[in-house]
Parts: sequence; C-alpha cells; structure tokens
Amino acid sequence: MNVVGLVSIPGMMTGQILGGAPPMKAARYQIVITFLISGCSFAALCLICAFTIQAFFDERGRHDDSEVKPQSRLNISKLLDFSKWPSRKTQAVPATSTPLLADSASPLALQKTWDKSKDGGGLILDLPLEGLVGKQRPLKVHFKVHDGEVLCMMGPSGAGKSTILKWIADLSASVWGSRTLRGQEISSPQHWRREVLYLHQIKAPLPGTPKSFAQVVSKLWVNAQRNALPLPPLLQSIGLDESLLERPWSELSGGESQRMMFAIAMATEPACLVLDEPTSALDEASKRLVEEVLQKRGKDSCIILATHDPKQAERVGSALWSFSVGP
Ligand SMILES: Nc1ncnc2c1ncn2[C@@H]1O[C@H](COP(=O)(O)OP(=O)(O)OP(=O)(O)O)[C@@H](O)[C@H]1O
Repeated sequence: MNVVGLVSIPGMMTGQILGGAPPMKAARYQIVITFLISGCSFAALCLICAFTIQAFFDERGRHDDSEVKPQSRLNISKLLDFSKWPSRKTQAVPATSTPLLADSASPLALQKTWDKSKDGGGLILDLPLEGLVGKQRPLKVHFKVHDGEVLCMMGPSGAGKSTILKWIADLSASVWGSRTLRGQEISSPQHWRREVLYLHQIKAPLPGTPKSFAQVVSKLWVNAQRNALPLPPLLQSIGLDESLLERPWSELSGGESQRMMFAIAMATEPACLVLDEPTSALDEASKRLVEEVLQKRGKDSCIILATHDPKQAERVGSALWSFSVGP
C-alpha cells in the first residue's frame, strides 16, 4: 500500500492542486509530496517497532515473555491491543506480599487454616495475646495448644512469625490476658520462660562449646527440680556425632549448630518448645530426622513451630495457623 501510495498519490495530488501547472513545477511538488508520504510511513514504522519492542518488557524494564506464545510466535492480537499500550505505563506494579505486610498499618490476622488434632489431650498452653507487630501492625490472637500437638505457623517473610513466637515465650513486650500452663495461671516471667522455651532462628555467636553450654542449661534445670535428658542419644537421632559437643561453636557449620541447639532445647523437655524455622539450614535428610524427633517426643508437652515449608507443616503439624492482612 505504501508503494502504491508513493507512486500514484503524489501524481494525483499534484494534478488536483496544480491543475494545468507547468511540468517542472508539477514535478517539484510531486517530489515534495513523495518525501512527505515516505517520511510519514517511516515515522509510523518506527512507532510500530517501538511499541512492539516495549510490549516485550514490563513496567520495570524486565523482559516479559507472556507476550510470546510457547512456540515463540508473537501474540499479534495482544500487541495490536491499542487499549493496552497507554495502560502499560500506568499499570500498578504487582505488589509482593512482603512490602505490603511490612509497610501498611492494616491490622494483621493470624487464623487457623486447618486442624487435624485429635480431641483428648490435656490443655498445655492457653494464651491470649495482643500487641503490635513491628511498630504499627496490631494483632490479636488466642492460642490453645494441647498435649502432643504441634502448632505450625506460616506467613510471608516479615509477617511477624518471630515476633509472635517471642511474645509466646514472653521475651518481648505484648499485652497479655491471663495465661495458663497446664491449667495453672502463671504471672512470673521466669517461671513461664522456664517452661516455654524459645529456640532462635539465627545461629547465635555463642562462646565455648556445646558441652559447656549444655552444662549451663542443665544447671538452670536443676533449679527447676528437673534433670535435662542425656544428649548423646538425641544427637545421634538427628545425625550428629557426639564428638561435636567438644568442638567450639565457631567451628560448627550452620546446620550442625542448628541441630545442636535443637537437641539441647529438646533435652530440657519444656512444656512448650517454641521453634523458629528450626530446619532452615538443613538438607532434606537432616530435616526429616529432626521432624521424626519432633513427632516422637515425650508426652505432656506441645510445640509451636514457624516454618516456610507447607509440606513440613503437613508432615509434623496438628494444626496450621496462617497470616492474612485485614481491611
Ligand atoms: N525490634 C524491632 N523493631 C521494629 N520493628 C521490628 C523489630 N523486629 C521486627 N520488626 C518488624 O516486624 C515485622 C515482623 O518481623 P518478624 O521478624 O516477626 O517477621 P517473620 O515473619 O519472622 O519474618 P521471617 O520469615 O523473615 O523470619 C517486620 O516488618 C520487621 O521489620
């Protein structure tokens, strides 16, 4: 069509405009009109190329292959959808859940997603909690965990899992209702923390060796008129050699430290063990060993565990609680 236009339109237009003009004058006008038409055609071609190229990138300039069919053929109908072109620039950046949760002041909700716990176990922990996650996100939640249960908690990074686990273990401020442990109301933080033990997510830079640390912990337990369990069998069950007890913490790998801390925490047999992503540094095989120990633990205790792994929650959990953002 451009070629036909280039050849015939200038001639017709010149004829119409100039009528009986002399041939030289008509030829000059014909040349000018030819240039005008070819210039417009070139500009249109450039615009089409620019929009086509733009269609392959999203609003952040990243390659967007949703415009290309699996066989790498252009999705022409999508590219020619003019209504889409201006909207591409103003299209909202799809928000990931993390900044949404961290930045907004909307109230958070933490609710039970599923529950497969069997009735019959005695109530270990009855804990109404209320407080602020971060500096501005109010959260109210009531946990009731029974004997033998593993309450799993999931949510996006930054949602507030660690914050709530610390509330549960009374390690950070929150507004408390009356809390009970095995049916007994407990107001003393020391008493509560002895029975509700929080295991931190990050490898702590501890001095000395695991053995010296376990001795300190064990002395604390003597005060509680209880002896800690022997560590070697526990270590063995999670794939750790007993000799690691004598090695400085600084020489243990992330996964070894994580399992060592887990074993020491399990050995103290708290009423409620609060675990913050206890297998985050472990390979699949070690993860399964830790899960087996969790499932085989003694009675009269419960576990609250934060995880990012839904399959782990399914394997070990009696119930799953998940975060959502309220209006
Ligand atoms: N000491 C603090 N002061 C202010 N804000 C904090 C503090 N500790 C945590 N926060 C904020 O509270 C929110 C929840 O943090 P938290 O560590 O509980 O998240 P999380 O769900 O455990 O995340 P992850 O899965 O990454 O461990 C985050 O937005 C975090 O920035």
